[in-house]
Amino acid sequence: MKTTESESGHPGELRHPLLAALPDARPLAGMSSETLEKMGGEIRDVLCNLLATRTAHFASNLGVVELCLALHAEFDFQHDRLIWDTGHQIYPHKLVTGRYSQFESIRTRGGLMGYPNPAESPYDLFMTGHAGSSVSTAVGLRSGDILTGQADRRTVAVIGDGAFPSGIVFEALNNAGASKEDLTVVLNDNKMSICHRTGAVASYLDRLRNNPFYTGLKHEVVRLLDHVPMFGDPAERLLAQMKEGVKAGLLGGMLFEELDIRYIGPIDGHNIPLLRKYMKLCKEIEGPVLLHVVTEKGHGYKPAAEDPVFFHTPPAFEDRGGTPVTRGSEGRPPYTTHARNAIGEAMKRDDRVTVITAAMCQGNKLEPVRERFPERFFDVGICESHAVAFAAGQCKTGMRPIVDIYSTFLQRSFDQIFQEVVLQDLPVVFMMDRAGLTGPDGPTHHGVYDIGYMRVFPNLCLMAPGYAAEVPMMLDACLSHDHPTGIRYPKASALELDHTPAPIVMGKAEWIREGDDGTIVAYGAMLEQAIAAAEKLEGELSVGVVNARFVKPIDHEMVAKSMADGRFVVTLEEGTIVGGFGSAFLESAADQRLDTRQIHRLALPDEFVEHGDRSDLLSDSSLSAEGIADACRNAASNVSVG
Ligand SMILES: Cc1ncc(C[n+]2csc(CCOP(=O)(O)OP(=O)(O)O)c2C)c(N)n1
Ligand SMILES: CC(=O)[C@@H](O)[C@H](O)COP(=O)(O)O
Ligand SMILES: [Mg+2]
Repeated sequence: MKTTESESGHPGELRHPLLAALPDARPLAGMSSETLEKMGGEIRDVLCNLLATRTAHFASNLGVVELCLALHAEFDFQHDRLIWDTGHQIYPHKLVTGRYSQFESIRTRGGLMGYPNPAESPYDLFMTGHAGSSVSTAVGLRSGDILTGQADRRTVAVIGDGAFPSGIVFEALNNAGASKEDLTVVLNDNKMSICHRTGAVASYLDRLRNNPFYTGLKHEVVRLLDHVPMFGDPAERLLAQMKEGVKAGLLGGMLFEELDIRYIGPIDGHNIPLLRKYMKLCKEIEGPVLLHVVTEKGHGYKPAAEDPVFFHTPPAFEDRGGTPVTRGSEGRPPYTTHARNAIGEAMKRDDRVTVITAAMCQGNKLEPVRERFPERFFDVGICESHAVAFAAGQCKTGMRPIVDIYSTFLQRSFDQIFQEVVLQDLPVVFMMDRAGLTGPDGPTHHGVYDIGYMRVFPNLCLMAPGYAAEVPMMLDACLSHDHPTGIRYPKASALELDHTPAPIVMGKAEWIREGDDGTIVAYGAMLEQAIAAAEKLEGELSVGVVNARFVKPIDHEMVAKSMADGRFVVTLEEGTIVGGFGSAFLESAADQRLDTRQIHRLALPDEFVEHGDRSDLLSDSSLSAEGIADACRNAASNVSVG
């Protein structure tokens, strides 16, 4: 992608002169709408160029170009406070806040993050990637600014309609309305989450979009009502109430007005002068205000506007005369595909089985399941806590719900996993997709804590497939197990092992190969790297490989057997070293009074892993065949010395 150079090799300032000349966002305040609109065209050109080179968030960013320009024209966010909810739509913001020249590095290791990053710019206040928390942090910022004598700093949160139904948002609105402190919440309503939005809030927003205000009829209708003659009799009170009721209905936004949050809108989110006009109004209004803007996801690139689901994070594509042409995806299917197929087969065999996603139907690849079993497919929106408690309720009636939520997003449901599922010992199945390093999304999305945060719970049986064939076998075992269960798997293609799988027995590992000098015990998809490392060591060290399969309960016999005769053990997992599989292995060895000095844990470090290509990030932590082989060599030399 050539932001800093045009295709003909000219410097970026020829291709994007306005962006290239911006030191930061301050000059926008003095720009005319025409100039801002030209800058919007440059931003869209940069976005389209980016997508020729790599997967990135596309439609969401196209949809907020004008909104971003109007915000930075009306507020000085070097002084004022701005939080973009979720943060996947941050690219225009980054382009106008001094990062145009670095932009081609976005989502690559060592380059710009694809989400807000305070380390990059004072314009980015929080590193985010999980939806829904912007209004809360904005309310907190406002509160702190008042307490620290900085009340002149205005606070703005921009939140999408998909993020808006998250429970935490209503916790924040509850607080904001009561506090009566100044705050602007911009609701960016593009009718889309990643997939089409779901839920009653979505229907409410649809009604608001049809509000006369948006169609320009409101003033006339309200004016007419004000001319309705009033009489001095009891009927007057009724009529007055009716009149207010009708106005309130037309005014819309009663959900917010009743919380003492002024509602303005809906307005056209692609009309810069209109946006600036109403942002000025928001600045004048005392107390919290919600500005409802209507945008089009994918605006400005027709294929994306027509298919915002595909273009949410499309694969790299080349635009050939307005037609996007993607490079075919070849190779082994990912674990997610095997999981989706296993879910579909289970639902076909057993009417009790349901599947619940939290607005990630596309990411979980569940579209075929949604079409085939519409009555047993549930997309509850970005409401993970609700998803788990909802599953518990279903389970209580005898259904067998599968909660299909990314490892990192499932963190939001921790208390419901505890109280509504494991404490009740209900047989809910958690399928934790994206468990491990997710690559370009970075630390907000890496699913590296689920081994630790899940295995602390009693009753829960936790497992991870080491190769494709195990996925359906594990799901079937879970659905036959009358207690809570969890299966984790990464955003990676699944190993297709030429091997007859041992039957799944809860708590039992599977030996892949024996070794006289040591054993690599791999939990989950790291099995592939373990086998490659053992093969690499042939002729040098005789190393066995165990497919651990379970972290809870861990196979205590396997622990003892793998350490027998003083052999070294290297444990392997795609998760943090703190409290993970290696810790469970150590605990088992210690409980069996074995010599834990024989054990070497390979895992991700106790630090946040940045964004980048997954295989590069794994190698950085020695979670590659070469790194594992080196760990075995070191372990062997330690054991022989020991
Ligand atoms: C807690 C959480 N759950 C799920 C996601 C995955 N996710 C990222 S963006 C998105 C849709 C957001 O929709 P919206 O807020 O309307 O933004 P838009 O893409 O439409 O601009 C989802 C579900 C997430 N980032 N955080
Ligand atoms: C912003 C967000 O959270 C999602 O768009 C996420 O990036 C999707 O991840 P996958 O591409 O791995 O489904
Ligand atoms: Mg949306």
